[in-house]
Amino acid sequence: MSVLVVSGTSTDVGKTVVTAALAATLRAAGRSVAVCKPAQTGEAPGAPADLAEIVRLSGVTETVELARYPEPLAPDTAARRAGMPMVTLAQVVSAVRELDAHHDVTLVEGAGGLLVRLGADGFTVRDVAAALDAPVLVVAAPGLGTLNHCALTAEALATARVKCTGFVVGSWPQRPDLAARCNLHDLPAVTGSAVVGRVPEGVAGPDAAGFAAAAPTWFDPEWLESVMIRR
Ligand SMILES: Nc1ncnc2c1ncn2[C@@H]1O[C@H](COP(=O)(O)OP(=O)(O)OP(=O)(O)O)[C@@H](O)[C@H]1O
Ligand SMILES: C[C@H](N)[C@H](N)CCCCCC(=O)O
Ligand SMILES: [Mg+2]
Repeated sequence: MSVLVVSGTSTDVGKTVVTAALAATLRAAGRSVAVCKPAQTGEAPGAPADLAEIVRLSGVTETVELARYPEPLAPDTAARRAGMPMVTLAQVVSAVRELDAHHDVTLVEGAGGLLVRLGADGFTVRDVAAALDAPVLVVAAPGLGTLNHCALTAEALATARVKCTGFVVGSWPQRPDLAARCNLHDLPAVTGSAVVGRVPEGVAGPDAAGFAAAAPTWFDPEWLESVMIRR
């Protein structure tokens, strides 16, 4: 029974793809996995969104989405503009605890970066991690600019005394440029946490079976072990 919050340095960095890769990896290791997306924006009711992509790529069967707002905005902004109720921190904590009670690992994917407001009273995915005493995995872009984004995210986690379990590059280029190659070396010093995975670019296509089969090779095995044995 363990909860891992998957956040990122921003939107579109590959949180959903990394969550799917991790779910596939844990399932291949015989663990039961659930995934919660507290608030989904930018999709119409019933349309396939992040959880559907995770199901497609990983084969996970247990997923929970607590709120959905059609405009592609931060959840609290989208809720306000749509005149729809905002999800609350208590609802998220309760839903994740329920999943955690019945699964080996529960993954929680935020929306956008760490401090994006998910709902009522401006709570963020950092608050979710703090309330659940869960570590945060940070998904990051590979190239120029990511050192600063990762350092800011690490600092925001440390300020709230939330554990950063590591960084994963969401889409690692086939031909990494100079900045991407240097970033791999510099990220641990800049953030105080290790780079614990790299998902190669282009892998989230139609071949879901190929994705799931290759996923375990994208993460550091020792780090994976720590995820599987926590609690
Ligand atoms: N390693 C990868 N291989 C193939 N496609 C990728 C990879 N990483 C990201 N993408 C693509 O980039 C886009 C953004 O990725 P993703 O949806 O995972 O971002 P996100 O961080 O989850 O964004 P959001 O904040 O909206 O949840 C998607 O179209 C996704 O398929
Ligand atoms: C719609 C998009 N794909 C995300 N789910 C929402 C990202 C909100 C980002 C807000 C911000 O940081 O400015
Ligand atoms: Mg996503």
